[in-house]
Amino acid sequence: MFDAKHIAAQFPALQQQVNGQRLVYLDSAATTQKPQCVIDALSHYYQQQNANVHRGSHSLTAHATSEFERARETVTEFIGAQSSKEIIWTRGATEALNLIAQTYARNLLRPGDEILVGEMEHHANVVPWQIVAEQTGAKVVKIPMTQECQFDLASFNRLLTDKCKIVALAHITNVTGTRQPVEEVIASAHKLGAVVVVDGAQGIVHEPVDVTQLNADFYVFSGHKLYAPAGVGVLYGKQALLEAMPPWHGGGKMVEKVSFAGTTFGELPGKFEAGTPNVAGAIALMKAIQWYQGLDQHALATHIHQLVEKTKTALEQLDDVRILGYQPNASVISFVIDGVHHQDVATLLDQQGIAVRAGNHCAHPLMDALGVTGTIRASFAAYNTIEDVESLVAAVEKAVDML
Ligand SMILES: Cc1ncc(COP(=O)(O)O)c(CN[C@@H](CS)C(=O)O)c1O
Repeated sequence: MFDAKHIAAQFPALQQQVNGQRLVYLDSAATTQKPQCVIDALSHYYQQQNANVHRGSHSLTAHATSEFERARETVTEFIGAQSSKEIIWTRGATEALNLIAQTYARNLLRPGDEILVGEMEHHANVVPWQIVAEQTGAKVVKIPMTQECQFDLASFNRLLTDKCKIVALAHITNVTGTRQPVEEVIASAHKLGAVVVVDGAQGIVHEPVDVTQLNADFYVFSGHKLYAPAGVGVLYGKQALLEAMPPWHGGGKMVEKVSFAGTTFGELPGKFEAGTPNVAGAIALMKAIQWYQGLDQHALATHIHQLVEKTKTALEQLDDVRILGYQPNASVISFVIDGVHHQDVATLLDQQGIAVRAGNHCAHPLMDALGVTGTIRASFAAYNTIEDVESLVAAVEKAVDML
């Protein structure tokens, strides 16, 4: 039995009222709330440890640098990377995906090459590939989804030819929570010499990740979806790929020697970390990972899946409510109320203290495929309870009656 109420009590943001009602936070796929221990790690850093890292010659900077690199080691172990050199700090998944597109892909792609991208992808895993395709004369090819909002593996294998150099897909998608077949995609792509970029923004927080076992070439995620602050994220890349890539941004730390006659670049991971990094964010992400690893992962997953299942069963009883792309064992559920704009529903829910997301969820192609302009999405995390489900369903029922 997963004690979500005990978990929720660790989250200061969840103790507040919104519009005079208990906050029911069901938007964790957008960003999770933060446990007190993570908040404390941030404030402790700025109260006691703050210094720039890898620069300077005093005790504070030495300590801050060792904590910063300990955070990198923590991420290395958390995702099963072979070396901490394969862990690049970014602002988040979006920046990591753009970094890969503008270094690995831009350096590799030639006219006529193809980048295969899933139809359900978040814009962060579509637009960077469109930009680099425009820059290089390559082509982005859509991998269609099935009617059941699953990754269409048969179509993928048909589209996969030796023209394909890169495949980009989410581990878990953000609108329907579809767990995509990354293992099969990686095996097929590698047979043709293509690399696979896995967008782990949702996956990292809903199942154990072992990038070595997965054999992913790149895996990206954001700290803020993993109970850590916004502004810190991770790009994992196989060391051989990262070594061969040109740098992303120029500046301090990423160089070996700068002269106007020419500049040589630093080693991994610094080559991709120009400028002063988000030291506090990295240290807080370390704390978030340590906190998260303290949870019973099986019990947590079972708990979240039960909450989503109960939500589905209850919403299905309501007139005009249509659930879209439901996936067993997902952490999110998306639905519409026929004849009512999704934003109006979210506003009514908000007036009852219930925080969900409405709109296209940065997934226009998926909305087009579903034939809607947007959905209402409820997304669940470790702190959500059955009472949250009951509050959501009662509020949706009220919205159906009112609108
Ligand atoms: C699958 C997937 N891929 C990339 C991103 C971007 O993450 P950033 O931390 O913003 O860089 C997200 C973020 N999805 C949020 C905000 S749009 C959502 O409400 O669904 C995502 O879900």
